Amino acid sequence: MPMVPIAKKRIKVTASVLIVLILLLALYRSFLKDPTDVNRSEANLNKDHWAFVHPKIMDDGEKEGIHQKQQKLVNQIEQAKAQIAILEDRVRALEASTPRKYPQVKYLNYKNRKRILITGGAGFVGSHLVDTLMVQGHEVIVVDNFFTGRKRNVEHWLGHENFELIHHDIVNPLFIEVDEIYHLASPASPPHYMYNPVKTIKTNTMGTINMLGLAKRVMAKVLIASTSEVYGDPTVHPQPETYWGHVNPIGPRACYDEGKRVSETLSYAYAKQVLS
Ligand SMILES: O=C(O)[C@H]1O[C@H](OP(=O)(O)OP(=O)(O)OC[C@H]2O[C@@H](n3ccc(=O)[nH]c3=O)[C@H](O)[C@@H]2O)[C@H](O)[C@@H](O)[C@@H]1O
Repeated sequence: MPMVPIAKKRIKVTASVLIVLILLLALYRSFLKDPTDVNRSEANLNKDHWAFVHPKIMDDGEKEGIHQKQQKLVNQIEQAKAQIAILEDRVRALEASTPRKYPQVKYLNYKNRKRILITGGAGFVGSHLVDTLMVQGHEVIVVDNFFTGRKRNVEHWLGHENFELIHHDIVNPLFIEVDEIYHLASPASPPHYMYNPVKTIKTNTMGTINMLGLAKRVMAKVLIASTSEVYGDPTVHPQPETYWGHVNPIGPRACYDEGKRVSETLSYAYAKQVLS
């Protein structure tokens, strides 16, 4: 029967066309699907995140809930900050009460122990003098305006019963009781003393007068630090004490040179008047 294969063939073709049509229809429907369906299902998984990305869809209740959560977090942070501040205070108090390790100092009895003032004691020369006198067992008071000196130069003595650090500018008077004074406060290098020449002159004149006045009042021994720059541009090398120098009172370095010269002159004048 020749008709049978032809009918079978038609059925096969029709079935194939139908399958292709069904596939095409399925594909078409998947394209038409609402893309927010996916987001909605994600939103159900993580509602907060969804609300954050799409705030418009939040109702008032949800907004209120989020606001309350934020407020709670802010309160917790504030409480944590307050607790940290309390803990910091406790750490500071503990540090202050814990005995520190200091370099070994000699014990001096009342008769031999001196109260010594060092101006400029946070500087290079001054801080080494502080170490020497502390180790010898004296009471040391450092006065410094920290223009060039640094606290860290003497920090290893901070808190020691024989040591005191005073932030003070010696152009202003100072009233304390001491046995000896080492007056070193002065800018010492050209960029520092030329930075403010008038202040350099004040430190070496008014500052020295204040220290000599204090020494006179409490009958303290005093040492004044001078400099080889008092000889100016010397023509004699090395300079003996008898040499008077070759100086320029109006040159760029005069604020320091002349300041120190006045300092020396003042020392001699005080010594002559007070000790005679
Ligand atoms: O002969 C020198 O060359 C100098 O040696 C030292 O100076 P030095 O230790 O080398 O210099 P710094 O380390 O700068 O010390 C000077 C100290 O004086 C202090 N200072 C300076 C200026 C001032 O107005 N007040 C004051 O207390 C500074 O802060 C610093 O601690 C002496 O301290 C100076 O007086 C001296 O002129």
